[in-house]
Amino acid sequence: MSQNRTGLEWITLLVSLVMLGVYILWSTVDQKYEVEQREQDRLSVQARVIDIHISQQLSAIRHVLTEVRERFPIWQNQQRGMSLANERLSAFTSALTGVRSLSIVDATGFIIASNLPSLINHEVQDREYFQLASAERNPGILHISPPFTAVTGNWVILLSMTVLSDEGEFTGLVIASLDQDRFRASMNAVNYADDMWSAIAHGDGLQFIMEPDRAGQAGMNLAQPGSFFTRHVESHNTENVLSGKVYSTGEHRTMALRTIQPAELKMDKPLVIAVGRDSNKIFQEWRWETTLHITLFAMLLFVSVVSLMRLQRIQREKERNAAAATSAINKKNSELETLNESLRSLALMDGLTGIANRRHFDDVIDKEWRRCEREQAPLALMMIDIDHFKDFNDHYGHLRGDDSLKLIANTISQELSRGGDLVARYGGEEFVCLVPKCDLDAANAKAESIRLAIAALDIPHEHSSASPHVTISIGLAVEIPTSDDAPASLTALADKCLYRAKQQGRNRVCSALS
Ligand SMILES: Nc1nc2c(ncn2[C@@H]2O[C@H](COP(=O)(O)OP(=O)(O)OP(=O)(O)O)[C@@H](O)[C@H]2O)c(=O)[nH]1
Repeated sequence: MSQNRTGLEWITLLVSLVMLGVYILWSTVDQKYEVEQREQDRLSVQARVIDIHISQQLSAIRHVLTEVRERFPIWQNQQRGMSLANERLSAFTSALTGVRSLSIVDATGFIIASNLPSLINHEVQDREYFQLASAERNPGILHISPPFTAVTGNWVILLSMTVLSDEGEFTGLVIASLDQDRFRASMNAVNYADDMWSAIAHGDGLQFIMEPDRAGQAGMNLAQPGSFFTRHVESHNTENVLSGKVYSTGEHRTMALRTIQPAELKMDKPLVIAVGRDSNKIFQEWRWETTLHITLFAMLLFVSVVSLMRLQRIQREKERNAAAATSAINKKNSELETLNESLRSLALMDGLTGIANRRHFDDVIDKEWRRCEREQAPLALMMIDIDHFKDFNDHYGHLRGDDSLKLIANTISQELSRGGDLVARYGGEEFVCLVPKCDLDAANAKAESIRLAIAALDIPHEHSSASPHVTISIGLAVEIPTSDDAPASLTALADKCLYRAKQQGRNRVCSALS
């Protein structure tokens, strides 16, 4: 497998995984933002619901306090006026949700009428709300007191309005205490999750209620540096959604805070409501999904890397096997080629002497004929015959005859070792030599040299009439080939010359030029 392809596969996998990773990261961040946004919207809505509910209650209370204030002088001038007042106050209290007590305080600070008989004649002169109202003497203001423990033992916020005489003298207060339990019910209704709580604080920072209730929360001063309350108040926004650590509980929460102070109620202090959830719980599901996505991605990463490594290993193995098979085939082909080559040369070789055979000679003479014809060069042909070889065989035996044939063939070959020369066994004890580009004189010299070389072998031949050792006769023909002629004419001429050499006593060269 090529390095390029392996690299490309890894790059493709890597790019795909990076793209998938980026997508998962992006969608995870996007989901977190969505969860956060959705939760903030829900908390905001819940805070608004509480705001509407409390504002309606405060409006109703203000309306009743105004009504009581207007009737106060009438009741004062009536016989049994205060009894009538008590009855009316009881009736109003029953009609109002969220009010525990309705009372009238005279200019000296004594409660002179109330829906709760236990409060009548109770002195409130020392209370901050009384002192404030008697000092300010502003009948339009709805005073909202910080929460405190009332004489009834209840933790209350007091709403009060100043009563002035026609002459503008301070004649008392009409007061209403808020019923914590009634508020709790409406706050509880907006809590939609187990980890959720909502709270109401006075505008100065004292906590009035937390729902669900927790020990130590009521009365805690929230106006601390960096607290949700302080951040909200300092922002001067009616509504905020904030995240962070809650001062009063130490929890990490997301909170919607809202200031309740409708302009038409002319409240001297606002109420601040807070609705919040545990931040960890908000993102619990998102965290689970993120963990799942990361786990799945890690598994995918592992599986794809391992799979690609395995795939590439299998591919490499396949390619190695294919290469080995190809190499084996190539080796076999080469062996076959060598075999064919040796078969081809065997087919063109004489089995006994190892030189070219008649068939090879026939092929070569045709080619050399045409070549010399093209080049107009002389082509020399020698026909060589061992003298009285029959007698040699008869006397020395056929095996010695074979040995002599081999030795003579080898000697002739050594004499004609030029590139284009060819020595072939023509048949029996006859040899032919083809010598291209060789004129008659040179060819004669060559033939004579061959004859002498054979004689020099000094192979004994007692029964030869020509010599006491083995000799040869050579018929030499030389011709510049033409298209009118054929190789056979050269062969025939050489044969004639050989015949002549034999006739003339053997052991000689006879030649002719065509
Ligand atoms: N040992 C051996 N002898 C061979 C072979 N081929 C041919 N001969 C012999 O060569 C001899 C040729 O004899 P002839 O054609 O009568 O000619 P010669 O005896 O050489 O007489 P001249 O050619 O007239 O000198 C025969 O006896 C063949 O048997 C061979 O392969 N081995």
